[in-house]
Amino acid sequence: MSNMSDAGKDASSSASTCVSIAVLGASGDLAKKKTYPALFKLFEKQSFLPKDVIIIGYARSAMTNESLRDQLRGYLKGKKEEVDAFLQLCIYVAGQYKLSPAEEGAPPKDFQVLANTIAEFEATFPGDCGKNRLFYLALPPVVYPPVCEGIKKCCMSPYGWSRVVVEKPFGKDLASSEDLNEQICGLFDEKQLYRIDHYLGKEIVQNLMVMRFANTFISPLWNRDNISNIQIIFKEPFGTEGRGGYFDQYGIIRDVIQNHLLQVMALVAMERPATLSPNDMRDEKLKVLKCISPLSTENTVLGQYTMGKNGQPGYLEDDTVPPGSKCPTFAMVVLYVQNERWDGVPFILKPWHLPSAVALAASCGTCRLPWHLPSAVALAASRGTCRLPWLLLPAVAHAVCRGSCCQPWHLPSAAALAASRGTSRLPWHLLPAVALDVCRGTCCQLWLLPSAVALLCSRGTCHLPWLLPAISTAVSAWLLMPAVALAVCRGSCCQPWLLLPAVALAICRGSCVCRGSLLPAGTAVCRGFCCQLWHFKS
Ligand SMILES: NC(=O)C1=CN([C@@H]2O[C@H](COP(=O)(O)OP(=O)(O)OC[C@H]3O[C@@H](n4cnc5c(N)ncnc54)[C@H](OP(=O)(O)O)[C@@H]3O)[C@@H](O)[C@H]2O)C=CC1
Ligand SMILES: O=C1O[C@H](COP(=O)(O)O)[C@@H](O)[C@H](O)[C@H]1O
Repeated sequence: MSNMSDAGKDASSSASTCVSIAVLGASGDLAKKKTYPALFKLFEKQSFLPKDVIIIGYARSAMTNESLRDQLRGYLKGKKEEVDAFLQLCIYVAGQYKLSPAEEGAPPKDFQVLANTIAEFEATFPGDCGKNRLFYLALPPVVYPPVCEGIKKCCMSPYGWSRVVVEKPFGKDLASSEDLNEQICGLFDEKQLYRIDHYLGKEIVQNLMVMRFANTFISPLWNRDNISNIQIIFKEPFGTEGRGGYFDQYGIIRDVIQNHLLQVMALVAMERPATLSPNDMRDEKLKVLKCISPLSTENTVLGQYTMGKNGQPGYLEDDTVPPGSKCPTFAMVVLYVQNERWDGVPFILKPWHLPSAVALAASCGTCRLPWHLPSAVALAASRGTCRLPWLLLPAVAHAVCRGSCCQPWHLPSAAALAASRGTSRLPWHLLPAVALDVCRGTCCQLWLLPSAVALLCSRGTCHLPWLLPAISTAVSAWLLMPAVALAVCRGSCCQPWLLLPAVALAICRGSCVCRGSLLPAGTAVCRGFCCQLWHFKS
């Protein structure tokens, strides 16, 4: 077992557990771009990866320990000595995932080799030490059944836990997914199985929950009345690059829509879960998925990238892609969630691989939610003439935008009537003078801000990060939580309220004004369901 010599452990170690991590599919894209770099990060942070660990790459490709390490080196970002130390833990075993038809029924010998390699590593630890084994399937799902069988037959730990991580997509369709589930669940206990969707681990995705449910001004606006459509965009500025063996069997819809983008969509669309427990979260997501009407062909666009103008290979020029493949590398689907909150709002999911120079600048994952503006305001806003701090009802907005609003407000009739009778409980009880100033765009100091903010504002030192070009003064009228507001005013908080970083950034850059992202809180005010957002001078 010459492999072991350079991956062995310090014999004097007295740790009570050791862990063997097998990365199956170690020759592939996921392994080099994500799995090994993630393990390296854990190793770098010392305490996150057990000290007594071995990482065994397993795949069919003919590689040695050294060639695996050379392949991985470029993907591990860190100090050279740390990278080298980590790579010493990494060894490689070549083997098949399934037996050939002629070998059918025989013990899976390559998995026995893997098991022996693990056992040799474990043998260097005292007998009472926990000997744990983790199998990470960085492989196309088509080989999960034989691989899981090989693991079950040959590789389970006799002295510790064994866990199996499987990747998405989990099957190709409902039938194959159910079939796969049945096969794998027949081999392992549920608690030994980890079905992974790495998008759920992304900070920006995890922030969605906080952004939606912890921001009092966002929660009431998050619905069909205020959001015209939702776009979840995934762009990658590179092509398949040798991943045809996996990708061509699945295509872009199964690769990212069915899992990553639907997870994001579910988080955007779902109701607040009863608790943050995984089961409650899952139940809420499931309710959203059940409300999605079947996707129609009219609501689907598919495409495949071709050779770029500057000679970048098209999808069909990738050697690992079968000639003439019709596999989509681009898709746009429009889904509808048929429930009270989202009825009629298109959810546009658009993933693409685009290996061109233009795409290079555009690599991103984005979730856009353009807000509704009533037409007059929108028109004025697009002309840069609208100073309205909130979304007024069209008649009011129109008058204000035209500069012809000498009455404080043109209230829609019912409201006006109620107001004239002194019975109005509308939250926009503005004194005429205030309203007039608002119309003149001079209102910044009129608002009752929590004292610290108000003070800073009056000193002209308030740099709210969401300063929007045309409506900046009015925006400062928002009632910020004092601590947050203070941080914002000091310019020390670029994510003042738990917004998604990308949203916050866009706001800070003032790049999302035209869609009026912040305006709709005013809608809520006008509609009278969120009056406590505003404090007006009495
Ligand atoms: N790439 C990524 O960033 C991510 C990928 N994933 C998931 O990981 C899995 C693997 O993806 P990825 O690494 O990109 O794909 P690859 O095409 O790079 O496949 C990984 C390895 O699997 C083996 N393999 C490829 N195709 C087949 C096949 N048809 N039959 C048997 N073995 C095959 C190859 O190893 P060898 O020939 O040496 O045995 C290959 O190196 C997929 O399920 C994907 O959805 C998940 C998250 C991110
Ligand atoms: O699951 C996948 O995700 C990656 C993109 O992941 P990201 O974290 O870099 O956004 C994608 O390249 C790959 O095709 C897909 O299988």
